[in-house]
Amino acid sequence: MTTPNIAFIGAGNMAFSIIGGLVKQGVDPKKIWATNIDQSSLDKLEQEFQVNTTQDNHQAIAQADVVVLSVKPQIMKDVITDLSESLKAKNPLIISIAAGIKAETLQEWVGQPMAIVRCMPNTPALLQCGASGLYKTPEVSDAQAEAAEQLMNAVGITLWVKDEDGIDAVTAVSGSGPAYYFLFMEAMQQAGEALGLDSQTAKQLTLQTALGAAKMALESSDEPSELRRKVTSPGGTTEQAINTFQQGNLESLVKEAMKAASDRSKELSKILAQ
Ligand SMILES: NC(=O)C1=CN([C@@H]2O[C@H](COP(=O)(O)OP(=O)(O)OC[C@H]3O[C@@H](n4cnc5c(N)ncnc54)[C@H](OP(=O)(O)O)[C@@H]3O)[C@@H](O)[C@H]2O)C=CC1
Ligand SMILES: O=C(O)[C@@H]1CCC=N1
Repeated sequence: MTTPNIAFIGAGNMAFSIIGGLVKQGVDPKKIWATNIDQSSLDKLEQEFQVNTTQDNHQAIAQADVVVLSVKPQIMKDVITDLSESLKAKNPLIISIAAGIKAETLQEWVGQPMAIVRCMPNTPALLQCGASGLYKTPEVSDAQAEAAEQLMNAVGITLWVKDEDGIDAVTAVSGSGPAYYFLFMEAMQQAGEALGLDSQTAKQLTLQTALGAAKMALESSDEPSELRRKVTSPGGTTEQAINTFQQGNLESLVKEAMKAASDRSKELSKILAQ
């Protein structure tokens, strides 16, 4: 792809994953600027990925065609208010990866309508295995939308949502999703140990099983429910485990958990808009 100059404002965990994914994908690191208030985070980024770094957000924006806002939602207002003049002067495409901040709110903080793409990525972007949901404001041109899509496609799959509310759902599914699978892996490893396996054996078997199951679900023409059926011999061992999960209402617990994530995204939108 023709890479625009990209500035990541607040290069922490998520930006690190996207930057790492982009560089591993062959994007010229000199096209990337990363900022942070913490110099040691910037040193790490520079060492690992040879990107440009600065503690000065204004300096990074002055170079940028695309500005990725990647600070925590709770400090976004202060950061944008401080950057308002630089953003208006440069008028870049803004990609906000913050959970729960509406595009309209971001525009209010900048002080004028801007081309904004809201993106909800996830940390597997580091391995080019990310999954991102995108939403664009009417100010975003076709070329800018394509640039945002290409950028995130370099680190995984991207899907557009038509309504901004869709981003709350994406946050609950794929933004927060890696943590659900990690929790399940932790639980399986602990259960394997409780059944007598040593820690390393329980871990390796758990992780390889997660990888194998994900690859099968992605590559097979069968639905996950059918793949599950094929593992579950009538009267066998899997059936006992699945029955136990269902008696514990796993499905409704998952629904409840993901609704809580989506509700929190909506709640943040209201709290942070003030
Ligand atoms: N982590 C994830 O899996 C995902 C996160 N997101 C979103 O990504 C955003 C970032 O999350 P995450 O990476 O986890 O958070 P982090 O706290 O790891 O990253 C934010 C970074 O910004 C730095 N920072 C704080 N103030 C400023 C400032 N004024 N200028 C420049 N940098 C600053 C922070 O430094 P310090 O720590 O010293 O304050 C921190 O290193 C959030 O809005 C979140 O909603 C979206 C999808 C997934
Ligand atoms: O937990 C959070 O708020 C962020 C957004 C999605 C993943 N991490």
